Amino acid sequence: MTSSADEGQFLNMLLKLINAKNTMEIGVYTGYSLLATALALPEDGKILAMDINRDNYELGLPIIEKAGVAHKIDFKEGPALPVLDQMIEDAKYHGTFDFIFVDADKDNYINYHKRLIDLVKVGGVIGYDNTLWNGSVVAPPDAPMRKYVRYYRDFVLELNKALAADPRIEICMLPVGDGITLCRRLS
Ligand SMILES: C[S@@+](CC[C@H](N)C(=O)[O-])C[C@H]1O[C@@H](n2cnc3c(N)ncnc32)[C@H](O)[C@@H]1O
Repeated sequence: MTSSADEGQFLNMLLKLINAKNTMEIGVYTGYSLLATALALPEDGKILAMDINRDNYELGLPIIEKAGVAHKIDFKEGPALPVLDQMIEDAKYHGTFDFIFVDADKDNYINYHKRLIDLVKVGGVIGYDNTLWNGSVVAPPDAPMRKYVRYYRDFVLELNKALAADPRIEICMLPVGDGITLCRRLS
């Protein structure tokens, strides 16, 4: 479930290039992309990290601690959507995130986008992971696919179409890892 090494390296470089300081990650698992993010942020950088499973986060936590970057992480256990809903209700969070990485339940990406677009700052970036979804997004519908790939394929296709048509962002879809779509907020 972890992101690939090239994606970790890419995220790390991207965050440095955009001078990211205040970030969010939805979908932590054992913390590979979280570590890549934490290493890229300045000493006073912050990551709001959310996952429904704390055990997996704690499995990787000793490595994050060894790297000396655990103090940048605020981990919240539970589904991300209610947390986003709370933040949306409080204007102080609007337009405050430099970077948001989404790597969780694909069937909720559209719901995340509806909220994240207000939380990311103008000029900030949202990265949606797995937008190539094992290459299935360009495969004919009747091509053989694993069951879970077929199940989420329509959600990823719907997201890709919605992002391409969203006038509030400009996008760049990179074939890094399983595909990552970067969305830069325009207005
Ligand atoms: C692909 S893994 C994340 C991998 C991680 N970003 C990395 O690079 O190592 C997806 C994670 O999303 C989490 N997840 C699934 N549904 C979620 C939800 N509704 N809210 C928050 N996290 C969720 C899962 O528990 C799982 O750990």
